[in-house]
Amino acid sequence: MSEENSGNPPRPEMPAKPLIHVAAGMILRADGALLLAERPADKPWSGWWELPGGKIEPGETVLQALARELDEELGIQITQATPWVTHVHEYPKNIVSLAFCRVTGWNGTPTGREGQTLAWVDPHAPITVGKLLPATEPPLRWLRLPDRYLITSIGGQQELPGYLARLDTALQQGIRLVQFREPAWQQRDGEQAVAAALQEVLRRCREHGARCLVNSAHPRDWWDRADGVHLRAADARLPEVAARLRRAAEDSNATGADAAAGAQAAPDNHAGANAAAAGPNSWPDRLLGMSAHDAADLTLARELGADFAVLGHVLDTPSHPGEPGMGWERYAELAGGAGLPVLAIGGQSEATLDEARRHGAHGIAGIRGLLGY
Ligand SMILES: Nc1nc2c([nH]c(=O)n2[C@H]2C[C@H](O)[C@@H](COP(=O)(O)OP(=O)(O)OP(=O)(O)O)O2)c(=O)[nH]1
Repeated sequence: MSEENSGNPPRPEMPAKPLIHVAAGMILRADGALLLAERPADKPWSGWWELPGGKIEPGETVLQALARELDEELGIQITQATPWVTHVHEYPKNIVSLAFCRVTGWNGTPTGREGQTLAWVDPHAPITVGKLLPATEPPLRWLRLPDRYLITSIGGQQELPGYLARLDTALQQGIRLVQFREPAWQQRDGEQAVAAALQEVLRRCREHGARCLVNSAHPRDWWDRADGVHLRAADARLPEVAARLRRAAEDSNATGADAAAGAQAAPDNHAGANAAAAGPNSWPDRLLGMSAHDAADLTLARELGADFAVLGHVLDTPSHPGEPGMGWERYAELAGGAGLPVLAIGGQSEATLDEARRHGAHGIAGIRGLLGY
């Protein structure tokens, strides 16, 4: 129906909101502390806390802009920084595209050169220094996501004891995110046999404070037994999956799980105008991961409110014989536009983690490489 005959008065033309490109630093000390800054009195949003950074000038790359801003604002010179997630947030008066970068090396001691107060905080604990800018909340949530994601490939009952021993070692060595994925075993021996293995894996993960997602190849009622679900790209397109996630979001809103997850309300006049662009956590008490192979998959992951995507395969891998990997350049291009944390998969191991980060990855995922063989 056109506006003319809809009975509604014609809407005045809304001027397009300006789009601002910003580079901001996740400045991380060796002990894991993160640097936050309070916006000074002479700037818009004064008194709100943010990640140090500022507008990208014409002709600058993100890392060049970040280096200039951190020198101007904090008096430090970056020696090590990698791109991370670019997040778009719509405010009432403008849209900001924030290119967040991990900064892990610098010369000098950060000082508030523009009169701003600085604070080193524990990013894994609730932020108590003050209210965060709305667009700064999603990256803080993402930062808590482990950077190594182990995917199981046990294969059968006979292999289970040996696998569990290797899993114990991996957990002792710091793996904090696991995906239970056994489609071939389930097809061969049935759900019952595999369900017992899931219990064993879950028990070990819980002992070590690690979270375990279940792959969507497994029955839907397992999602709640585990710490969330990892969607295969095809499953992510099923209407019943979207409906299930919607229900989970409604349930957890009803029980106030949003507040428990640390969501911080902005005053009415500053509320994020576009919930989708604010990176909704559609399943706040559980994690939602998704496998992605191209830009369309990544867009879907963002629309579903996934906490992260796994993109690949990047390098050649025995899991995909005869199928060459997409390579780091293509990976960086796709991950750079994803708008959520992306883990690299395919030929990944501790030895490729730095390379993955240089190409915008949040971290790495793998079957063999993360089990140490
Ligand atoms: N640096 C930074 N900016 C953020 C964050 N979150 C967020 O919404 N923003 C918004 C606030 C501003 O609208 C914009 C950054 O612009 P700014 O005014 O700080 O940029 P600038 O330092 O170049 O300032 P100026 O010289 O133009 O005054 O991005 C964040 O975590 N860090």
